[in-house]
Amino acid sequence: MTIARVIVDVPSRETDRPFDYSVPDRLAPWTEIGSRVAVPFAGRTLQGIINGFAQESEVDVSRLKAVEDVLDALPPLTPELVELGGWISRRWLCPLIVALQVMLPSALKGRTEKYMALAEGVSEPDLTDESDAAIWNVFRQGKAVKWSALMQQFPDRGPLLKRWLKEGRLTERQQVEDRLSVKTVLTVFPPGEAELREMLAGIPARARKQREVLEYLIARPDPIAMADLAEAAGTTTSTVRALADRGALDIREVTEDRDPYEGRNFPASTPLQLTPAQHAAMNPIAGALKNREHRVFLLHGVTGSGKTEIYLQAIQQTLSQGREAIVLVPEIALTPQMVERFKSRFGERVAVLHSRLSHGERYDEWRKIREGRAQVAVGARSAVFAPFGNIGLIVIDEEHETSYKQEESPKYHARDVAVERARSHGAAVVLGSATPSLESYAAAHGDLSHGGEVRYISLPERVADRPLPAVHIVDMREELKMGNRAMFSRPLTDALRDRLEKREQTVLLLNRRGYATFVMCRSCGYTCTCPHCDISLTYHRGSQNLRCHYCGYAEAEPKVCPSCQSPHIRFFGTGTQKVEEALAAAFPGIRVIRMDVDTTSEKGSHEKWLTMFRNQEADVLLGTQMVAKGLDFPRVTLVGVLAADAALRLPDFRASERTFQLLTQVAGRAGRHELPGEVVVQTYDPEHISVASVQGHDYGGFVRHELAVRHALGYPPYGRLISLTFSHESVPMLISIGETFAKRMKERAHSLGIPSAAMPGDSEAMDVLGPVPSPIPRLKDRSRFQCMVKYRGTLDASALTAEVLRDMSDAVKRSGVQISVDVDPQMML
Ligand SMILES: Nc1ncnc2c1ncn2[C@@H]1O[C@H](COP(=O)(O)OP(=O)(O)OP(=O)(O)O)[C@@H](O)[C@H]1O
Ligand SMILES: [Zn+2]
Ligand SMILES: [Zn+2]
Repeated sequence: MTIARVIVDVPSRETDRPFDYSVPDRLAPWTEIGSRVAVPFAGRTLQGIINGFAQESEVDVSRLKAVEDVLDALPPLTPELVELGGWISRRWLCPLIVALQVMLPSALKGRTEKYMALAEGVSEPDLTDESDAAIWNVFRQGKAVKWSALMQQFPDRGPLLKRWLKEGRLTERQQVEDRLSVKTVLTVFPPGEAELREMLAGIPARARKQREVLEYLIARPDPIAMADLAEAAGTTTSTVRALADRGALDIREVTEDRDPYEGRNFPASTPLQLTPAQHAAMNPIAGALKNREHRVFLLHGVTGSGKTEIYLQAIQQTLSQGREAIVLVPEIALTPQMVERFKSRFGERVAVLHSRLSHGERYDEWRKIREGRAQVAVGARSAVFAPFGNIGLIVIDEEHETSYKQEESPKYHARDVAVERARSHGAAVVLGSATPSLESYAAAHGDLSHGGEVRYISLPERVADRPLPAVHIVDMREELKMGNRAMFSRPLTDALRDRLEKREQTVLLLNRRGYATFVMCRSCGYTCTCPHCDISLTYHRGSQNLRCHYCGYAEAEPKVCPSCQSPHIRFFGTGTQKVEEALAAAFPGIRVIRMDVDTTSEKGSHEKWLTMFRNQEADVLLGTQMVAKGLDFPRVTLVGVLAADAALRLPDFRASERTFQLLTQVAGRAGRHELPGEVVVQTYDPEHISVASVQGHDYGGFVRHELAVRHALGYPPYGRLISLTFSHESVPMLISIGETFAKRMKERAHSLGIPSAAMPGDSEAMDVLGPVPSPIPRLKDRSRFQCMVKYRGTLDASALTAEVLRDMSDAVKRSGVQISVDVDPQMML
């Protein structure tokens, strides 16, 4: 007997192991490692993934339950991906099912549907009222009825149905169903011409419409969608059906891909002649591909240095070897412009995966990959799981981007996953960036605490000798001293006016969405905060209320200060809307496109704004982070940054790095083509290394300074972190669990002989900080404390953490404390 080991869809620590099921003979041909199955579990039918097979089970074979169904003809996961799931669950401490689920397109995250039907041979019950009779009638038709549909139709009849179930009048059955199925089209398959003519002869002249359909098919004997055929023959689908009923035509359901780019054509592009610098950069990558070696490259190229062309040519080479390629780009940079560059080079072979597609569209793109119809996957973070079987190359563009780390479980980093997958495929990885993360930079310079060998490739200049833009730093304190209280400094105002006259374009970046959009009392300093989360409430102009971005709490804008009754309470600081108004006031007639979370929530709006800007229907593109990345517009010659230092004060050791990266990226949007560019950066902190280094495009200077700081403090890339957040309504409960954790971790380290603080010569050290209140001390009425495991060396602190948590699991369960673990956290908030 074949026994399948199944990981069931219950994301908890207790069920985080395979369960054994027998495989009935009828299903045996369809079950493989990676198959999705429906299995009975704790009285329900659940979805699960086959993780392996066995000949024997620890469970008594007679008590073994059977797999109920196999949900896909082709397993959605390959054995390699199932194994990768195991690696992810160990690396980032999550249940295996969570790691496997993240690899499935959302359309396949099946849910259990309950069906009810009349039991056999039942008699009619006493039907006291009308709606009882109505429900009984539904069942009397003999078919199984979906529970959710029933509840919609008869919302208050739940108890009645339950009684009928108990009385044995109804039976219940569960089934796992996908959120949606593939799109199918009824298609007519005509027989050969001779048969069609024969049929035509047999149809009486008065059935004129049927004759017309046949005549149409004789002229064009290809399969055609039924609706299209009816329309072309000037009739309705019932005529076509009538012919099918006579046995003349074959009508079948054919799956059809929803093409998210339908109606768009991408002009074909051919490889550019590489510049000597690009050529030198390409060489080692081409060598690794040719030899099918697993190698990781860091391609450090300034903005506009032609990194994308290198990706394209490396992909070309990969495809010509019959292998596949994955390209990851940050979600925010996954603009139509970026997609177009890949589509126009590789056409139909490209599948695009990003969150702005509908579930169905994403599923269709995913199927192209799984069924071998696409060889290049371009997408955001989760595209790293593209179900290819023979990967030759994985490119990660803007590798420093924080969006490659998923903030909910599984809290994986796509960069690490890419390297792990590439290792098992013998594939090359290219990490590209103008501002590499300190982790990758250090790894490429042999200065690493984790990760393998990384080869450093540099492209220090822009293509075609185009200069990097000149950067002016403007000290806003000086502006104030000179009597300028406006949002725009004089140099920025002058530069803007100049561009308007020359009909050139400007990109304006407002650092951070909702920067200081809090409400503050100018008399006493009171700020409005969320009563559940201890977070400043954000002012929303549209609805004129204050909202909490964490829990959704909302309240009306106060007219007087709740604390001192002063009327001088008002919303403070600058949001994109305010900048837009200030622009309109300062430059009458100026055409501004504002891009922020509010203006881009609608599907396709992103594309719409960027196309308008490209077509020069606006003078200024104003926005948050999303205007900083990946855009390549020839007429942009000015970039302005308002409030460069806005994020420098966040309690996060990466704040400097993030700021430097953002400023450098946005500066790189200027002067990318014939026209030279200029950048104006407004700041209250011009000496800060993150701001000052942008002026000379001095990545090297910034990195040396920042690495020294990290080294001194033992932060990544020299040390590593695991952060644990404990949450509960009661603070003493939290502290007690947090302290137990810290104490046990320290005991473990001690017994393993690992020192708590690394002396200069020590190769290993581990310390546990906290518990202390989290940067967000309260969220949704739960208090939060955190512990930070800080360590260096090769010790497996994740495994140690997992062990300690396992030992504590009973106590944790009893206390009701929730623990969330983040290995290698990117966000310290
Ligand atoms: N070999 C080449 N010959 C001519 N033009 C090139 C060549 N390589 C790239 N370009 C052009 O140079 C410009 C910048 O290139 P690209 O966008 O690839 O740079 P990048 O390094 O990816 O930039 P960023 O990191 O800022 O997005 C593009 O307009 C591109 O078409
Ligand atoms: Zn006040
Ligand atoms: Zn809140």
